[in-house]
Amino acid sequence: MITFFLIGNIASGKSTAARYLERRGAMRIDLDQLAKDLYQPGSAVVDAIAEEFGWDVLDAMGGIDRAVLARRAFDTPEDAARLNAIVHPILLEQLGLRLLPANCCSVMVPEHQLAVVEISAPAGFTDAFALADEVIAVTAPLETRRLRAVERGMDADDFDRRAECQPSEDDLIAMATCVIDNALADDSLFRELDALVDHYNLDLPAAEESLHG
Ligand SMILES: CC(C)(COP(=O)(O)OP(=O)(O)OC[C@H]1O[C@@H](n2cnc3c(N)ncnc32)[C@H](O)[C@@H]1O)[C@@H](O)C(=O)NCCC(=O)NCCS
Ligand SMILES: Nc1ncnc2c1ncn2[C@@H]1O[C@H](COP(=O)(O)OP(=O)(O)OP(=O)(O)O)[C@@H](O)[C@H]1O
Repeated sequence: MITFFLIGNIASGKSTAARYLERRGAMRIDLDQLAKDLYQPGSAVVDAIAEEFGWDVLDAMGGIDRAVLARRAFDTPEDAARLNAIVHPILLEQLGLRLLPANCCSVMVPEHQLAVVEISAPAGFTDAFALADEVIAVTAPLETRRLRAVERGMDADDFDRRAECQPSEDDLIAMATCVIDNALADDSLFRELDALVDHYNLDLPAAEESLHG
């Protein structure tokens, strides 16, 4: 199985890229989603977050109120680092648990030829980069990303706070083995992904229509 990690700052197009490869048959892992799945009421991680950020980050059911936590955790990069220190070690372990069996146990008849992992806060996951055949940075200018985020309903201030907690585009590119420029509103993102699939001689079906949805 070939593994692509997709890294990129907020609204760069990671999910669009991952969904496209999923439509071509890839196994998709989204660390944003894995984090949400961790936030079960009464779990140790929820308790640790509440201890760190205040018990009012919990909702009525005892789970995480994501909007409240987002305001606290993306207030400054230092606050984001406090959340990352709690959540990232667990996510790193979960990522290994998902990727290693998929690699080791399906050598004879691989269920998936390709795995794609979306990583929106990559600095905490460099230890796992050895599991990837390619670390692909998806990039677009900050203004383009802000417009796209606002268009899909995100508050511009929320966007700016999160962007402040993320690496510079140069630092992101330095972590990657290849870069896809997703500035243009055309099909170039998908064509570059197709080229990578071809480079690894993966025999995947074509995707249905490639829409940025
Ligand atoms: C604070 C939380 C609850 C807010 O939830 P919300 O539904 O509003 O956002 P969601 O998780 O869907 O993330 C949306 C985007 O915010 C940005 N973002 C999320 N976490 C982080 C982070 N730790 N550092 C910087 N940016 C982040 C990313 O661009 C991400 O794609 C949530 O983001 C969270 O738990 N973050 C910590 C877990 C984490 O680091 N996830 C990313 C793993 S790579
Ligand atoms: N090339 C493109 N042209 C126009 N719109 C695009 C393009 N690529 C992505 N988008 C749109 O931009 C928005 C952000 O894209 P996407 O959700 O894929 O980014 P992301 O990196 O996964 O974001 P996040 O960091 O929030 O997880 C989406 O609404 C998506 O449809």
